Amino acid sequence: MPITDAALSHPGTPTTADADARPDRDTAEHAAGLTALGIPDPDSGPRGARSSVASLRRLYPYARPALPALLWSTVTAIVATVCSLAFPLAIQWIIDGPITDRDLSGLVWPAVVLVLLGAGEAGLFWVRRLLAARPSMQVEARMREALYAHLQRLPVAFHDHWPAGQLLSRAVSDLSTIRRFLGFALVFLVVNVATFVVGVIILLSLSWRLGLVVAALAVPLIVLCLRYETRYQVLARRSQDQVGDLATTVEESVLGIRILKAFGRSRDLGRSFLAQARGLRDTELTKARVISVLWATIIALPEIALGVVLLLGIQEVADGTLTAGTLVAFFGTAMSLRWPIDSLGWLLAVTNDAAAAADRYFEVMDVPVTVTSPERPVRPARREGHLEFRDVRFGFPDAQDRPGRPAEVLRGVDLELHPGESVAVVGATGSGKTALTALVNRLYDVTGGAVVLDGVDVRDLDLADLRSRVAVAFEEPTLFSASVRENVLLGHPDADDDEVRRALRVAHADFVEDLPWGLDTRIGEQGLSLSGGQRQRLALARAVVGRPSVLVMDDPLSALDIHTEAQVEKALRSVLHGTTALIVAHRASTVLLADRVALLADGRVAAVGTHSELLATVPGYGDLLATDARGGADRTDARGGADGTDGARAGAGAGVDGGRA
Ligand SMILES: Nc1ncnc2c1ncn2[C@@H]1O[C@H](COP(=O)(O)OP(=O)(O)OP(=O)(O)O)[C@@H](O)[C@H]1O
Repeated sequence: MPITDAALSHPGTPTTADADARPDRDTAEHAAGLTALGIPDPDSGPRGARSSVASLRRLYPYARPALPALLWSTVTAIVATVCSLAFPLAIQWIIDGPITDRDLSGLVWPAVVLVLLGAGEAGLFWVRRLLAARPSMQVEARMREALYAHLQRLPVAFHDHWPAGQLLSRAVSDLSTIRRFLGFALVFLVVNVATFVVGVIILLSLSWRLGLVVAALAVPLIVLCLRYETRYQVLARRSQDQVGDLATTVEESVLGIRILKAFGRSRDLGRSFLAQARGLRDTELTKARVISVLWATIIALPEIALGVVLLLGIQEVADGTLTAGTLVAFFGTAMSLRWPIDSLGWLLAVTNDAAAAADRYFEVMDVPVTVTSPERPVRPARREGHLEFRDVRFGFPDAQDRPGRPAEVLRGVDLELHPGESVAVVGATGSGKTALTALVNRLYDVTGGAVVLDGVDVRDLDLADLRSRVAVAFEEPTLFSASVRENVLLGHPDADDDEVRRALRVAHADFVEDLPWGLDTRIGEQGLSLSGGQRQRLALARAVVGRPSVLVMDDPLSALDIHTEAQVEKALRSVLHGTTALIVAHRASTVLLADRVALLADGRVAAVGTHSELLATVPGYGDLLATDARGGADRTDARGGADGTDGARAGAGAGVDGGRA
């Protein structure tokens, strides 16, 4: 069925209603860059209309191992239902036999049969649940694992555009919906249709004329269900997207709780949360209204049919063309068909919910993993950390063709880092320094030119090998809610405690010794139980623990106080000796860690040289650097030489500028 509301599948819209107001032109331009990478544009709505059956068919590869158990579960449920359908026939046997003949001894066998049928039905339902529960849970777990693994492999560009809440709701609530469908709705859809068919055959055999009245019910039921599916599927999709939006808001407000409190904005966010929650409630209420109309009609139809059958049946008994026992059996059987028919509305709702959930799941799973290892990775002849940027061009996927924004952040960067050399990258805010660092270990791939490590294009290297050789420390240190040791070991899982301690020493993270359980101390989510400087130092330890041949640091010391920064720098110098390092720097003190400086401007390397050379030859270079009260002089001394005047100039530059440009 076509999904008509284009905004419904938008995973990133704050509210579904907002999506409707989005200008088309902007949406199309935004989509262009993303689709180039195969990333579905979060603003573009569903990709092609799909019927529920087509959506659910895509679950087959995951559900296949569970199908035998689900099939047995269905067979068990059908046998249980046949037991229940046999009840009225046993009663017919009693009425038309022992009761009509006034033969009480003849009641024994029918009574035994009735007890056996009841016990059999109950036992079989128990077996059915056992058979269905485990495999459907396994399907859910398998799909969740696949989603998680896929999310890990997807390029960073994908994560730039998909809000965490949308991914969370897919991984949790959508997969539970699919499990409920497989373990219950699917089984009962089959069982109920089978029950209806078997029941109608029994009814026709009891009285073909009365049976036809009940069989005719199928026509309005099918028409009703088809009409209802179209509307309900749109609502199901909208509600699931709204759950995702809501999860995003909760996630952001929890992570940003300090900012919200500090600016007194909790109430504002609370209001927007309430608006989203109301939107979800309204959708759920509309869903409930649609279901209630369907359900009421579905319940009314059999009642009307039973009324007609009763009138005709009494007439036939009066005429002597039907026995009383047969009429009772007919009614008993027809009544047994009520639940299979009545439950149809609810089962269809679960089915449509599952179809929408499957669509949402595959929207993510269909995104191609564009940053991958080559089929035949090249093994570099030498592994010394010789890094080159050769005419490197790069544009963020969503920035392509956007009015007012250059498509490319980097427009032909040429830079060479000799083994063991450290180069600081300096440039104005937004000049692409972070983008440049992200290309080395392929967080993004270049859009032109090449990044070459030890003579091999990084795209031709084994990805895991590349990432084990290139370590990164970002300005924003992300730590996980795990122990200090586990956080540091992320940089090199095989490192032993001595190596972890060495890395902590280099990063001057000796505060770890004072934590209650040392290396085993668990740090809070995102390392929030630590200060900013402490988190940066742990992130730095994580970067240096594996003694990488290339170290990429994006302003990794920005949160440190002057004193600690000086100590970390001193320790870092010993690490940088022999390690190729690319260091994004905003401060003169960080620049002085490096052997050379590359000035990034207009998407290119505008100048390369020592700090002193650039200060002397490039106007405005000093203004790009902030410095501290010590000026650069102390550091230049530490580097032992010609930089003495440079530090003073860097300090002067910052003095004019008031800090970072
Ligand atoms: N994920 C992204 N998607 C689209 N555009 C981005 C993304 N990240 C950064 N940009 C844009 O790309 C440009 C370069 O960003 P980048 O972060 O590389 O600059 P930078 O030189 O490191 O800046 P700063 O010194 O402020 O850290 C900026 O205009 C920025 O707005």
